[in-house]
Amino acid sequence: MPGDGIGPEITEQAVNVLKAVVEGSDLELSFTDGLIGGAAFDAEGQPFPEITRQQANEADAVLLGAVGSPQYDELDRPLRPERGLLAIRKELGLFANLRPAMLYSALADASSLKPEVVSGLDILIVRELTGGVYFGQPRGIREVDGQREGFNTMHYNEGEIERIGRVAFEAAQKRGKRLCSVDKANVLETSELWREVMNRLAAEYPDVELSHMYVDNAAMQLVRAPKQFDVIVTENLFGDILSDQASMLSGSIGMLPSASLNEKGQGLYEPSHGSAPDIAGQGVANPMATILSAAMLLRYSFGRGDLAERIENACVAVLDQGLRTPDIMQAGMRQVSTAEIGEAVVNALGN
Ligand SMILES: NC(=O)C1=CN([C@@H]2O[C@H](COP(=O)(O)OP(=O)(O)OC[C@H]3O[C@@H](n4cnc5c(N)ncnc54)[C@H](O)[C@@H]3O)[C@@H](O)[C@H]2O)C=CC1
Ligand SMILES: CC(C)CC(=O)C(=O)O
Ligand SMILES: [Mg+2]
Repeated sequence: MPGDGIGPEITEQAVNVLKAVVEGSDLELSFTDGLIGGAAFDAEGQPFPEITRQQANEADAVLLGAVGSPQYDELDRPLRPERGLLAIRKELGLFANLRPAMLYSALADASSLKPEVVSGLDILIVRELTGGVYFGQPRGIREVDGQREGFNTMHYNEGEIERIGRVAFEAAQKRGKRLCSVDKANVLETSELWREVMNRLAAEYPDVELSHMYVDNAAMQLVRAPKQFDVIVTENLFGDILSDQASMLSGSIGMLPSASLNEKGQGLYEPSHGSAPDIAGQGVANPMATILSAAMLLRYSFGRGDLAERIENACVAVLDQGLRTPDIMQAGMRQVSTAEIGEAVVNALGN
């Protein structure tokens, strides 16, 4: 589902990489194109049409570009591209959003932080994706005391917190065994409950060291000393913001992939960034985040960590060759297009 803006350019490269890596392997993938976001609104009058809903439910995995474009900003909210993205996440129950942020050594100087602060960085943000203020009812704009008032609702029940907590504890068990739960428990009741549930779960994962941090401090610590973190677990809105922030530790938002998983093993894979209308159609978008999301697709939806690693190694090789899109351009490197990065990754797969 390419979506809008740079979506078609970057998914084209990721699909080429996927096709190349499965060629000659014992995995067969069949691909179907789907409409979502503004592209779906133009064709079907809805950002998440029924046909897309069916395709999503039938697929083992969805690879998505991005949605949104200023031309849709005047539409009624339920028709806007972003609602299509929220709708597919809700439809598939994709509550667990994994956003790994790591700094590849070739990009040590591309990060906006000093190399010693970020070198070797490898953190995982586990973001709750189907609850919180993005979905809470009631919501809207109403008339109160003679003026318009916008309102949104944030709620989380214990079950929602527990299931994302388990994903995060299990991820931490497989990594550095440190989990930081980020909330705003000094102000919000949703966060108070969040912290209580995380503390309760901790007893079941004695090998994981659980800590808590308020989100404002976490935003500061992420740029002060990001390597203090191993796994971060947080709610939808905080995770959205903190993961964009963490992407800059990796050199560019164009480097940050994501996997969104449900309880049945289905997944949706997309870069963490948006549709970048400011650079759409110019062939300059970095496709690495989408290509790395395709690697996550093979790992999580098809159990093929071996093929995922081949893609990840090919991305490292391309960076080591000095090929760069403008967002990660450094002195002495060669600036190339979106398509050239995709082709270089295919060539580096070593089929
Ligand atoms: N998952 C999704 O589909 C998301 C959609 N959006 C939508 O995208 C549209 C634009 O939103 P923005 O706030 O501008 O966020 P954005 O992530 O699209 O862009 C922010 C900045 O990062 C740059 N950028 C993003 N991806 C890049 C890439 N692969 N290579 C190089 N540079 C890249 C853009 O050029 C821009 O300067 C809006 O309609 C928004 O609602 C925003 C975030 C996520
Ligand atoms: C429509 C937004 C919630 C998308 C976004 O910013 C994200 O998921 O990172
Ligand atoms: Mg976001």
